[in-house]
Amino acid sequence: MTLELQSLSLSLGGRRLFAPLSFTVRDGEIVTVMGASGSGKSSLLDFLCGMLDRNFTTEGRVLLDGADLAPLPPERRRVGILFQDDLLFPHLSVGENLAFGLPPDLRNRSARRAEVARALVDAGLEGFESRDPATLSGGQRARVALLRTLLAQPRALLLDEPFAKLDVGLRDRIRSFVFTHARAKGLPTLLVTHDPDDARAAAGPVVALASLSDGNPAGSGEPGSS
Ligand SMILES: Nc1ncnc2c1ncn2[C@@H]1O[C@H](COP(=O)(O)OP(=O)(O)OP(=O)(O)O)[C@@H](O)[C@H]1O
Repeated sequence: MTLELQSLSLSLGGRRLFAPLSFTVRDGEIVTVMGASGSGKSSLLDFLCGMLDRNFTTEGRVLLDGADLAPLPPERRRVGILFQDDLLFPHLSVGENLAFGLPPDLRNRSARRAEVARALVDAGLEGFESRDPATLSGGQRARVALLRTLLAQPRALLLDEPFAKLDVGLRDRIRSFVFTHARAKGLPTLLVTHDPDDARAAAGPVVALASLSDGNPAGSGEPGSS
């Protein structure tokens, strides 16, 4: 799977956020997107997964595995996203939260249970099915949130500062957990972060978004080296 941005620009309310972006994210590759606050990083990810809810227009194209993404409704894009405040449903158990991520075509109950159990073992959370999310640590919650995203079998992964609120020690562990899974599944991954350590760990190209609203039109839109 590859994610390809071709001269993509995004305007909100008629105002263009950043200079046109052209780059390709290959399977298992993590491209880091950095830029000033307000330069449009989150809006870019929201657009890619079909969740941008503001009045926007775009130019250029986004191809996922060679096919134009724009005409697809969010549920058919199969682009997974993970946020800084990834909330688990508080009224559901950990297992039910994870089952929520499973593709609807996996109807068989025991197959669903087995998938959830396998994912939990994989994350070092064996037997956590019936736990209340409120009883989990921040790191455990972060892992469950990633598992839920991955169980939906995304074709690409978008990470919107998912480590920003974690304590430093935990951040390294969760980051490596997320990156290892993204690479193992061969997902093209876009990481939005302000943290240079994240970019270093991603070990891929870095794209700098320059905010046009700051009167700085110099966004290269091309990946540089990390
Ligand atoms: N809810 C909103 N309604 C209208 N405009 C918004 C809204 N949220 C953001 N914007 C506008 O969209 C622009 C891009 O915001 P976005 O959140 O994508 O930037 P960002 O680069 O992710 O910023 P940050 O690093 O602070 O998270 C902002 O400059 C702001 O003007």
